Amino acid sequence: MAVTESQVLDVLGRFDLPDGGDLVSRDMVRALVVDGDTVRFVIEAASPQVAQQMEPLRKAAENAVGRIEGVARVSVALTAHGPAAAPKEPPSLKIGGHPKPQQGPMKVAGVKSIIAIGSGKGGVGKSTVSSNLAVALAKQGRRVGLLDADIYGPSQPRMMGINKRPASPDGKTIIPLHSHGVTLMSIGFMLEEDKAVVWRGPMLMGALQQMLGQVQWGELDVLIVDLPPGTGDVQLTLCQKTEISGAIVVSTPQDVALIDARKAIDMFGTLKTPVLGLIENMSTYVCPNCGHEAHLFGHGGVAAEADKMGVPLLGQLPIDLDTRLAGDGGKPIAAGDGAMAEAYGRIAEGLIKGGIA
Ligand SMILES: Nc1ncnc2c1ncn2[C@@H]1O[C@H](COP(=O)(O)OP(=O)(O)OP(=O)(O)O)[C@@H](O)[C@H]1O
Repeated sequence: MAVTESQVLDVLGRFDLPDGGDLVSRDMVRALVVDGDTVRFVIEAASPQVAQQMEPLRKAAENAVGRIEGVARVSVALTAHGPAAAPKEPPSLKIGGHPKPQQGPMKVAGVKSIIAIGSGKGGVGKSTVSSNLAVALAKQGRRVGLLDADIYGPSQPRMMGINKRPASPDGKTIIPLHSHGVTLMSIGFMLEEDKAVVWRGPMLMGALQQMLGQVQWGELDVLIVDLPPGTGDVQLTLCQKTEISGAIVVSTPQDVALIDARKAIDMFGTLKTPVLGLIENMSTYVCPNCGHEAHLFGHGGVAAEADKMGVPLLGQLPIDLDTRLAGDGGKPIAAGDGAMAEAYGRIAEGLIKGGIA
């Protein structure tokens, strides 16, 4: 039987906190994603000091969720808001040290345009859209970079079919990797596997700025940044500290996803980051046998939302088994031919024509 989010929340709701309530009732469980037999979520503490004390609880929660029938892998990260006692280097971010966070918005040398891809909710296909859009833009002759800044679950190494540590010949600069015509860097390349990471605001800022500033991106027409889901520190840091062209928000047509997508759009608005548009993912399901079209997650929700918020709807992508298999196999569907590759091609073309990529 498939594992569900509510099963996970049931288990987490049993973790009482010393100062009252439990992990769920105190709204500390964030970015929960159940992907087959894999569960990922974030426990968000009120401060870095509290986060440090919560490590035993994080471990216990990870073990308890791992005992749910059907769960094979669990990854739980701890994050904290608020000022840290002392900015430290991220635990395993070793290449090239820790640059001082900058004051004004930073330009990335050689990069003409930066597009952030966000979502309100996890699991809506933001990383899939990021990799495919990057590949589709590269196929149309653009010089494209892809930065995987999803600290909670960096998936671009898997989706782009590459998983080796980037070289750093002088200990300062980082040489990015290349796959399917795209220049690639992932925060996943810089973390030690199976190690819990307590991310604090200043660490995130350092890690992001390191990946933007120390990676030898070369001359790029566009750099796609795959953000973590939600509206947290990474989004804030990127939008406030870097000159970015705008953000694209990915959502499924479900009401719950749309509510969160609206929050993401509001956040970009508050940060004065232009929202370039919405992409509806998993919009319909077309039966491969009989051709019947079903709207599993509702119909027309994202188009209506885009209309209401006054932002363009950049594309609608159906549920497609081959898209998932291609992503899991490290060769994004946009790298081949066929209807899905064409759909991504049309979105890429729109961005190029709009002068954004
Ligand atoms: N259009 C689609 N059709 C079928 N499967 C899809 C589609 N888009 C994404 N998926 C699959 O859904 C799962 C979640 O997608 P993905 O990891 O891209 O989402 P995400 O929003 O980036 O999630 P996270 O927040 O965990 O990073 C993956 O297994 C992916 O292959």
